[in-house]
Amino acid sequence: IAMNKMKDLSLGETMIRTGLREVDGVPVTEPIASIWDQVWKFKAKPDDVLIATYAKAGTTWTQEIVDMIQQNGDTEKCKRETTYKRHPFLEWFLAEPPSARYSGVELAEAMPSPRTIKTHLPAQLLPPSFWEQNCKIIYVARNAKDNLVSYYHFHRMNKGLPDPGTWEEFVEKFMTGKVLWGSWYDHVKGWWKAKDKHRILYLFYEDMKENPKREIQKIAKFLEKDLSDEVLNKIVHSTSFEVMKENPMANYTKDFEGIMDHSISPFMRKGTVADWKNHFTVAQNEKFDEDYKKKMSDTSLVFRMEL
Ligand SMILES: Nc1ncnc2c1ncn2[C@@H]1O[C@H](COP(=O)(O)O)[C@@H](OP(=O)(O)O)[C@H]1O
Ligand SMILES: O=[N+]([O-])c1ccc(OS(=O)(=O)O)cc1
Repeated sequence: IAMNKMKDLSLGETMIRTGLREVDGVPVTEPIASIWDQVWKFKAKPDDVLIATYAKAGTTWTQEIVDMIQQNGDTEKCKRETTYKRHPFLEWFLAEPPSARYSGVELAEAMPSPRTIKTHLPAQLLPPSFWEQNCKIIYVARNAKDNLVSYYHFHRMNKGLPDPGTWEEFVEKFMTGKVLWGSWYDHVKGWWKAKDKHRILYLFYEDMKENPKREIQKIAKFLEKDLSDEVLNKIVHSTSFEVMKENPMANYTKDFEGIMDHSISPFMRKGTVADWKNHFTVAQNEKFDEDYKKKMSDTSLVFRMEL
């Protein structure tokens, strides 16, 4: 596979970008496709908590909130490790470099319970053991346009992902679902449906921005944690965009060195709602809206594109 052709581990520029391969019609990276059997057979435990999102919907933010709740607002405990190491990323696998050699499955298996696990898999590709064990699942969704903008910049700075091409090309790929983890539309709708049958707390990035305290309380209640107002306020503060951007244990500057280039676009980029207005042309926006209406006509899901 392409990733194995990387020559010099210290020089990011020499890293060859991965291509995509489909698993049951959903594009994933070549390394992920190569270990798919392992992912599918993953054995979840009843006390696992799963944070599921389409990539760039607010995963890292939610991970920090969940960890802060679990640690009763102890910021020092939350700095015990980076986001990536605190919460195994279920399906993730990079064949190289050695710093990221372990697959998410291996990291999860090595971790003592209770575990909090992260995934970007669409509901139909979630390993069946999560449903069988009735694990608590927190799903976070973000409006399509902001999610797309964030994903585009993330592809530019992250050499572990395919080359995004131009902005125009990436918009087209996003609309047709020809991107890593597949169609955003199918992802948010699939998890929305799954919520009727399973223990899923379905949240929205826009609600979290509008009133973080309210949404953090929802998560705490779902996790059956009673928090004092003082602890809650502390969590609101330490999980704000401004504080997380400066937190090396939460801003991805300590992992994926040589893979992520924050000088191209920082992981903690803007953290706002409606940045899409700075990216879409009027024509692009019209085309996107028309297509969006069709793709979202068969769901009761409603997103806010601005606050
Ligand atoms: N505490 C926080 N508050 C608001 N947005 C946050 C945040 N932490 C991260 N983000 C934003 O969430 C997106 C990353 O999502 P993920 O963690 O799923 O990869 C980025 O969006 P932008 O690129 O729009 O800035 C990032 O800036
Ligand atoms: O390629 N990575 O290193 C990588 C990919 C996705 C990712 O998850 S996300 O939530 O930031 O999209 C984190 C790291």
